[in-house]
Amino acid sequence: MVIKIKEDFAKKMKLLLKDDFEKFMMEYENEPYKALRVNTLKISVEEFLKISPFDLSPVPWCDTGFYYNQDDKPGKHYYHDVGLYYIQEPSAMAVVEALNPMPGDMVLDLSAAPGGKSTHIASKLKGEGLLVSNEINSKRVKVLAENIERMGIRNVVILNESPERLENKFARVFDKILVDAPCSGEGMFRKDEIAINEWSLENVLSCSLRQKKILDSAANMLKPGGIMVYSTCTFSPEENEGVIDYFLKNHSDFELIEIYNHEGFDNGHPEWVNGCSDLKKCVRLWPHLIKGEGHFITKLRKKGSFNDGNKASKKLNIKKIAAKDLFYDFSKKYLKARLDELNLYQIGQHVYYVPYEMNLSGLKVYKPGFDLGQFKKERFEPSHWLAMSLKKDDVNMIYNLKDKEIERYIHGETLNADVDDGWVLLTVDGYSIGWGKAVKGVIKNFYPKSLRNYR
Ligand SMILES: C[S@@+](CC[C@H](N)C(=O)[O-])C[C@H]1O[C@@H](n2cnc3c(N)ncnc32)[C@H](O)[C@@H]1O
Repeated sequence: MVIKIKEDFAKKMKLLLKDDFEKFMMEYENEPYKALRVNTLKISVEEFLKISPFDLSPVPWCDTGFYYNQDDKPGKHYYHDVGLYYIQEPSAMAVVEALNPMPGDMVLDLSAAPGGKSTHIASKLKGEGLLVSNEINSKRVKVLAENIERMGIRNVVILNESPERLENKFARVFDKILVDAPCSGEGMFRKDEIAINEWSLENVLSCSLRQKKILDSAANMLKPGGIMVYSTCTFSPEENEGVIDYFLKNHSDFELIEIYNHEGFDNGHPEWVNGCSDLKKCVRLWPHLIKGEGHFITKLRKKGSFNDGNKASKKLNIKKIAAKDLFYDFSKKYLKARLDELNLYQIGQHVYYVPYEMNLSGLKVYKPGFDLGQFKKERFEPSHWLAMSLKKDDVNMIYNLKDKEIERYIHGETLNADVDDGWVLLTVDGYSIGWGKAVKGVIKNFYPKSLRNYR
């Protein structure tokens, strides 16, 4: 692997790293480490390790994270399609470990696409509480939604907004906020050639201005006593300690708190920005010190105590579902899981589940909740998202695809099988991959066209 580093960047790193600079530069000759994170919403780590076709070794700072070999291609395996894991850069896994969301928390992921950290947050929420997953970029929000769907996450709202507009709507609403900020990406040079080409000193400074603005907005949305994590995948002090130093000077109601320091993690460097000594509580991950790319993580606490009066009300005024009998008919006939007891409402032809009432009016909403399906021609058609969130014991009819049938299904072909007429959940080794609808032994394919692939 040959990586051409820009001269200005190398000069800057030499000044910062001094004796460690050579070791840092030598790392560019090695391949980046590759890892996956088990989706514990679908399978326990123990079960996954029993069926994993890959040779895995643990990522020390994340108990659901595992390195795989360079030759393995887990992105092409069916277990990826069924959402048993998310392929994620190992250092990135340390971010949500630092945030430590707990079941029941209201969590905002402010810059979420493609969804590595949102899906990690959701697995820690275990279906309880709410994840508001926001992405400003309208193309990237689609990819985010696909990943949330594949991982079968139910307690989520997906927004396509700017931090400033969210700030006006959600003052002091969230228990935990993640700001995984857009940055100059210096820590990803081994993985992302575009980051190398786009790098410049000017861009570093413009990123740092944007990061300060984003953090200012995020601060207002956190409850007193709440936790906010700020992270980047870049090395420049201007985007890291410099941003946090600015933030603390302008938000005296926040304090830095320690992050568990795994072997090989470095602390923050206040001396690089002439900042307060507390900045040592930040954490830096360097590719020459750990098995992962470059990252910076800060954990902040808003002083004061929780005021649950601000918590969004769990009781929903369930909007009347005009065609609700159709959904309930579907549910009674095909589902063992009692989804009809959830907080359901209808927008247009779609039926959604939303665990907490939130006022989303005036916002660009990509998905107002978990989309269960839609009414089409006087019938309820279940969504792929619903299929991905169901376990085999949640439904009355499953058909486990065998060998070539898996490939045929994800290519969009119809299948022949001896099953009763009606909706059938198709599975791979017992894990749902999508819907089929059987009529007289022929299963019509409902795998989304956008996901069909021909590997
Ligand atoms: C580092 S990436 C997020 C990665 C994501 N958290 C994950 O783990 O998959 C930063 C994101 O910030 C978004 N972004 C760009 N400008 C932004 C802004 N002004 N405010 C908020 N987010 C922004 C980018 O579109 C990008 O998706």
